[in-house]
Parts: sequence; structure tokens; C-alpha cells
Amino acid sequence: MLVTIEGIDGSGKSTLLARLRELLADLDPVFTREPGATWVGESVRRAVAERMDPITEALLFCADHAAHIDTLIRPALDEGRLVISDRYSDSRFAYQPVVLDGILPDPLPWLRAIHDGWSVRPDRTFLLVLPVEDAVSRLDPKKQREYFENAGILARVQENYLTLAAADPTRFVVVDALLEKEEVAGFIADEIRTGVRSSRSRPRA
Ligand SMILES: Nc1ncnc2c1ncn2[C@@H]1O[C@H](COP(=O)(O)OP(=O)(O)OP(=O)(O)O)[C@@H](O)[C@H]1O
Ligand SMILES: Cc1cn([C@H]2C[C@H](O)[C@@H](COP(=O)(O)O)O2)c(=O)[nH]c1=O
Repeated sequence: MLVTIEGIDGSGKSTLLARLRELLADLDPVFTREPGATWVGESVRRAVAERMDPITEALLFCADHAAHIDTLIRPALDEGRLVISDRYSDSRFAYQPVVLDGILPDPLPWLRAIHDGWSVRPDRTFLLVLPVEDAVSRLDPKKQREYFENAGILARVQENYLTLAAADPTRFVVVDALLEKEEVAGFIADEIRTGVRSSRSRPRA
């Protein structure tokens, strides 16, 4: 079963993932992330830091996804493992249309077409949602920030996420990221357990 965690910067993904490691330890999940599960992710971070052109950046995010699927996601799913990824393809579908606005006429179908035929669809996606000003106020001012981490961009990214969630309500679970950390993690851990139980009781396709 493939579970993904999505949300704008500062929504609490890293905090949640750290707690899920403890709460779901008995299920022995494979925890992973995009970008960064493979060395291609290092190139992506470099491209973002150097503000390379947005097409190069988008294609590097896609290349990182392809390497991630090939080296980690597919092998783990083939072994029947629970995989939990901190960001995945929906990050591309939410962030890159904002970055590519004015560069491509219609970025989302272009991005989706790049993923067609080889990407693996998540079984469940938890989207952490909160007012953008709360997310920005949570960001560590001492840390070097990616250029995405600006309120104007993040507001548009979150709108894109909410549109994706509304279009696919059986996969997405929208979670109020203003709730207490423990409440967010407890709720998502319970939902993942329920999903794992039902996927194990279903014959494999
Ligand atoms: N539910 C919550 N309530 C209040 N504060 C929270 C909550 N979840 C996380 N935080 C705090 O918000 C800050 C940002 O959280 P975190 O680093 O987990 O976000 P993130 O989504 O991983 O951000 P990024 O995408 O920038 O890495 C941290 O200081 C964290 O302690
Ligand atoms: C996977 C992916 C990520 N991004 C953006 C979102 C964040 O601002 C950074 C990743 O940093 P984090 O430490 O995970 O917060 O990259 C993106 O624009 N497109 C993507 O596909």
C-alpha cells in the first residue's frame, strides 16, 4: 500500500512523519520522500537553489520521481510493504503549475502526461491544510528557504492541492493541520491502519 503525505511548506509534514515512525513501527513501513530518496534528488535541490529555468527544474523533479519509483517504490510494493512518502507526484501537480505559469500555456496536463504510463498512483494521500500565514509563521527564519516558500506562491499551491483533492475524493483525505500535532498524527495513523487492514483482506489485483 502506498501512502503519500502532501501539503505546503510549514504544514507539518516532517513533524507528522517523525511521529508516524513511532506510532506505526509495528507495521515496519518504508519511509521515503521526494525529492531526495535518490541522488537525483540532490540535483533537484541544486537546480532549485540556483533558480535554473522552470522547465529544467520540473523535469528534474520528474526524473527524481522515476528513479524513486524504480529503486524504491516498486520493489517495496512488490514485497507487500507499506510505503509512506513525504511528498510525491501531487507536489508536482500543485507546485509546478505555479512555477510554470506564463512559461507553458497549460502546465498541469503537460505534467500529468509526463507521468502517464509509468508512475505509480498512491492508494491514499493525506493533505495537510492550514491558512498560509500560519504555515509561513511556522517556517524557521534561520533556515535557508527555497524560493517556493513565499506566501503568494504557497497560497496558489494550496489552492491547486485543494482542487486536486476535490477531483479525487476517494484517494485524498484533507486534514486540518492546525489541530494539535498528536491529534493529526493519531488520526492519520488510525486511517493508515484501517487502509492496511482492508488492503490485506482484498485479493491482490
Ligand atoms: N500541528 C501542529 N501545530 C503546531 N505546530 C506545528 C504542528 N505541526 C508542526 N508544527 C511546527 O511547525 C514547524 C514546521 O513543521 P514541519 O517542519 O514539520 O513542516 P513541513 O511541512 O515539513 O515543512 P517543510 O515542507 O518546509 O519542510 C515546526 O516548528 C513544527 O514543530
Ligand atoms: C516533490 C516536489 C517538491 N517541490 C518543492 C516543495 C518544497 O518547497 C521543496 C521540497 O522541499 P521539502 O524539504 O520537501 O519541503 O520542493 C516541488 O516544487 N515539486 C515537487 O515535485
